Amino acid sequence: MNVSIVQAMINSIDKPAIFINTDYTILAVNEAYRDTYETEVRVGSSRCFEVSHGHSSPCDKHGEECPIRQCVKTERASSVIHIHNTEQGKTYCDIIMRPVKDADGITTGFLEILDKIEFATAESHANKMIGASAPFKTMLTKINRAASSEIAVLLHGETGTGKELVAKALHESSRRAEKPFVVIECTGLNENLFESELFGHEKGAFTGASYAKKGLIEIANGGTVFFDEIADVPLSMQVKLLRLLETQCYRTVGGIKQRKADFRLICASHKNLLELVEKGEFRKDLYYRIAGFPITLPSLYERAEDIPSLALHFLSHSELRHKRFDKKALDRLSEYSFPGNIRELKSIVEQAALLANEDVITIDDLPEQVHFSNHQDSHLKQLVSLEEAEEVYLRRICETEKLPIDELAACLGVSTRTLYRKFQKYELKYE
Ligand SMILES: Nc1ncnc2c1ncn2[C@@H]1O[C@H](COP(=O)(O)OP(=O)(O)OP(=O)(O)O)[C@@H](O)[C@H]1O
Repeated sequence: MNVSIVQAMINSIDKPAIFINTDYTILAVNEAYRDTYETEVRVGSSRCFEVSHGHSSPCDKHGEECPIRQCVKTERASSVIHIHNTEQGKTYCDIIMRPVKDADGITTGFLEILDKIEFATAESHANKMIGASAPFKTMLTKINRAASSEIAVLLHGETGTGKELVAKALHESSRRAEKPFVVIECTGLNENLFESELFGHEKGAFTGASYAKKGLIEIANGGTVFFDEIADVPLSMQVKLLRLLETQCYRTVGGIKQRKADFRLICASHKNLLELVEKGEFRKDLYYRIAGFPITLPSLYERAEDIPSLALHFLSHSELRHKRFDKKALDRLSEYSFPGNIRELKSIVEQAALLANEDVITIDDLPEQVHFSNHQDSHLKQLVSLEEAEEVYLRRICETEKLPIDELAACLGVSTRTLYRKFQKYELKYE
């Protein structure tokens, strides 16, 4: 193998890159790679895991997946998310590893290219996404790949899972980062308001339009538009939105001139849009236009392993950052199901820190819902009267459900009046 040609190839890659032989030894390295790590790279003797992790043996001996092993197994390129020791501390890296073969088809080495992920971290850091669990890493890979493209991204996840944070991360890692990031909250916008908010209006366009107003699409020019709760866009407006997305053109309310729109589209929904399409409540054509690259955000329950680090992160960024959790309190938090996801965890941490009389936050300082949830689960594991079970069930509904009361009553198979009576009986409040 001609090493100087390999080195020239590596130099031409604009991301950190190395060429390694089958024994993990680095045979060629570019400047971007050298600049990434504190550890000096000695061509011909440094091994990749020594530089990136400070390990003395391959990553799979330390509980991480080794992309080289995967390449050898499949004879194809592989990718993995690793945490590397870089100049900026522990940093997430999206690694692509490609086997390089000689004329006889024998693998002689591997090309490794990395992408540093600036918007996430496994350690506490303001304004970054925190996590280290497998579902979190899977989501990171998708966000990182989508960020470098112009594809329309659809974020799906329960309330409080971080959809807006992910949308911002996508924008800030894209080529549009220097331009505006505009959020359009679709819930509660009626048809007229939606159109004038989105497209702007001319002076005198309707009663009360005493001055011309720029629309959000114009304000976002060159940047990203984030449609939050896209499922709530009225059906009649969906067709106008589709036209805007297809033609990239629009008119202000009361205006005649066609205007050109230039924005990257990100949408989010906690509802399952495909189900709404089935029911005829969301246009199929609009769905396929906005769901170019769907990303599902895991609930906190699915990534319970991240609860302690998130709790410590929120505590260290709160007013009471000098306080600390005792182990039992952290364990109890990890057992709780968090229907409100990360937003609920943040609020629970802040409440517990305030409630703690001492500098150590104990189990007794955790708010009621955390105790109740555990008590409730153990309660239902024993034999209890149907009346008691009903009370426990209705209490949980009051904490987690958001359906209008008549829809809820229909789901439970009782009349709205009966449901009200039951809430009264158990002194429950449904809001
Ligand atoms: N991975 C994370 N690391 C740290 N903080 C996070 C993470 N994900 C979300 N948060 C925080 O959790 C809170 C809720 O996040 P966000 O508002 O983005 O959720 P959402 O899914 O958009 O909620 P909703 O559907 O109710 O609008 C915010 O304070 C956000 O900063």
